Amino acid sequence: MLLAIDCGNTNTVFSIWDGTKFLATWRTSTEQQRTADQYYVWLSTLMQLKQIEARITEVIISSTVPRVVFNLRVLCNRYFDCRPLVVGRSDCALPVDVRVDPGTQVGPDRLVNTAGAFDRYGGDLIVVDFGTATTFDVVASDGAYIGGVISPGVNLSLEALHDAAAALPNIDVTRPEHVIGTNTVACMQSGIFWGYVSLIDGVLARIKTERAREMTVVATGGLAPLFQQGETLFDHFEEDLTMHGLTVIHRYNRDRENT
Ligand SMILES: Nc1ncnc2c1ncn2[C@@H]1O[C@H](COP(=O)(O)OP(=O)(O)O)[C@@H](O)[C@H]1O
Ligand SMILES: CC(C)(COP(=O)(O)O)[C@@H](O)C(=O)NCCC(=O)O
Ligand SMILES: [K+]
Repeated sequence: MLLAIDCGNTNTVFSIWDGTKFLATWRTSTEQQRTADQYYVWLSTLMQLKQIEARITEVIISSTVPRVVFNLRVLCNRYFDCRPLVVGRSDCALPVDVRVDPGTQVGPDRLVNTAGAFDRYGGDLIVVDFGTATTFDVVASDGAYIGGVISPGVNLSLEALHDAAAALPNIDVTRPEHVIGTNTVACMQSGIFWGYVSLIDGVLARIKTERAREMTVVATGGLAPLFQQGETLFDHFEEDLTMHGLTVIHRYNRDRENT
């Protein structure tokens, strides 16, 4: 059984893949101090609660936070008796090319999204991922990652407003009916929600113009459905895109080993 781990700057997601479907998915906050033993206690408790008796024999990790990889490796060695595949490391092959400036360390989550979206839709694509940052990944017709856009994440922008301005409260993002707010919270919600809709719309249009071709837009991340509401920003929403990409990369490496 495969354990796929997607570690973002805010949350870390664990999914168990039985070769055809995900048996379970769990989320925990990303913390650099968490030890292998802590991961294991947390994970094995959840597996017991869901009555999953699967024996984990393989692990694949994507992490935008390099420091957590050490303890995740210890988790694999100590409790699953395996060496994990770590996306972005030289011993983890990618089914897609990466065509960017030499020396660029592309976020592994973006490479995983590229592999997952290309597997489901083929090229040309734009993947929008609503994480700590909102990223746009541009995928060529042959599946190569050819660059993209990094914008501040929705919640990061809200936190920045609250932190920098004494009179602005801490609020959650929601979709306001009107653009013109008639109180402080409504003004902030409008700035974030409609500002973000315009950012997404504008960046997608500019990428398509720059590439001068039709492109399929795939969105992922917890906040994507909120922005899709009543709008037609994306062609598809894929909740499990990063996890799917991890299974694609894992299968690609296993098949290479066997040939
Ligand atoms: N369904 C959701 N509704 C509201 N906020 C969400 C949802 N899913 C994630 N978030 C928030 O979006 C931000 C990014 O989270 P996440 O996608 O887990 O980021 P990362 O992959 O960078 O760790 C966080 O502030 C998180 O709390
Ligand atoms: C852009 C990111 C911070 C997004 O991370 P996330 O929001 O998923 O936590 C991450 O992909 C990253 O650290 N990238 C490295 C730079 C690059 O992709 O070019
Ligand atoms: K992410």
